[in-house]
Order: sequence, then C-alpha cells, then structure tokens
Amino acid sequence: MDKEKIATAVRMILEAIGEDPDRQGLLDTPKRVANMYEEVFSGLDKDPAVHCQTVFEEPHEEIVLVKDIQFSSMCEHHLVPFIGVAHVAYLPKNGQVIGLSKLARIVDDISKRPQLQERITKSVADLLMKELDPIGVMVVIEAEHMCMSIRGVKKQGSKTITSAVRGEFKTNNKSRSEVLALINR
Ligand SMILES: Nc1nc2c(ncn2[C@@H]2O[C@H](COP(=O)(O)OP(=O)(O)OP(=O)(O)O)[C@@H](O)[C@H]2O)c(=O)[nH]1
Ligand SMILES: [Zn+2]
Repeated sequence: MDKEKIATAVRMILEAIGEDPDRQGLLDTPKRVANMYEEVFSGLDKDPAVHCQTVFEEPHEEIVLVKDIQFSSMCEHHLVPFIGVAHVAYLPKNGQVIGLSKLARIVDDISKRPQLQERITKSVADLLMKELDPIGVMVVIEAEHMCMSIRGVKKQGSKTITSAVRGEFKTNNKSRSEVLALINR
C-alpha cells in the first residue's frame, strides 16, 4: 500500500475543505489516516483461503455455528465504516471440521477491503463451499452503515441484514430454520 500517496491525498483534502494542514492539530493527520487505511484495508493483500487449511478429523455431522463475530468494514461507495456481526454456520462433510477461529479470520480478511455487505456475505459462503466442501453453509450478517446514519438519509440505528445460503441449508427448510433459531435465541 502506498502510504505516502495516501498522506499526500489527505493533505489535499484538508486544503480542499478550507483547513490549514500545517496547523498544530492537523500536522500528523495525513500520516495517521495513512496508517488507518493500511489497517482497515489490510484484507486487500490477504488470501482468506489459507484459513481453510486448518481442518481436523472429527465425526461431527451436525450444525457448527459461530455467531456474533464482530466485524467492521468500509463501504466502497462512501469510504465510511459499516459495523456489525456475522454469523457463520456449516454442516461438516466426511468428518472434516475447520478451526473455529478460522471462520472469524475469514470474515476479517474479506471485510478489510472496500466492500458491500452483500459481497462479504456471499464471499464468505462461497469460499467455505469451495475450500471446505461441506454439506451446507449459511452466512447471516447484520450491520449498521455509517453512510446511512451520519449523513445522507441519517437513519441512525437502522440495520441491514443479508444472508447467503448454500447446499443443504438451501434445500432443507428444517436445517435452515434450525440455524436461524440458534442465531436468534
Ligand atoms: N446494496 C448496498 N448498498 C450500499 C452498501 N453500502 C452503502 N450502500 C448504498 O450505496 C448507495 C449509493 O447511492 P448514490 O445515490 O450513488 O450515492 P449518494 O448520493 O451518496 O446516496 P445517499 O446515501 O442516498 O445519499 C446508497 O443507497 C447507500 O446506502 C452496501 O453494502 N450494499
Ligand atoms: Zn456508503
């Protein structure tokens, strides 16, 4: 990531809004913002598939759900955050279970990019289907978009919920309902 370029651009933005980038309080701001962008866009040079290599042999053939995985991402339209939780469920096949923390790491890597909530939801589900080859995957994400709360329509507290349903969870209403009940309990 070109942090020098980000800092130069931030200095230009400060000038453009009529601020003095050389006043005491703003002197380090371009550098700080560059460091922040490096952090919030750190997923751009990561391959979340690597996390799918940590699998264990365990004959568990029922639902595995990690819920309330906190995440934050940056809306690609306004470059302001959206913040919320992801719930990731899957049905293991052939006794192949993935390390639980890896589900959260996948959500993180995919979130830390300029994103849309729908794309994060779909990307997590598709990655798990491809790499883990489970019987089913279901991803539900709930988030508040700052671009809807601090500006524009200014609807603070509104939540956007997206889901991506694959395999058994798509074809079997009962399995899908079971995951939803576990998420909502
Ligand atoms: N589908 C989807 N839309 C998003 C997401 N994040 C932000 N948006 C929307 O992107 C849209 C961009 O709309 P535009 O009309 O191009 O931009 P704008 O004039 O800033 O829109 P307003 O937010 O309505 O003021 C807005 O409706 C946002 O709410 C997301 O993750 N998914
Ligand atoms: Zn936005």
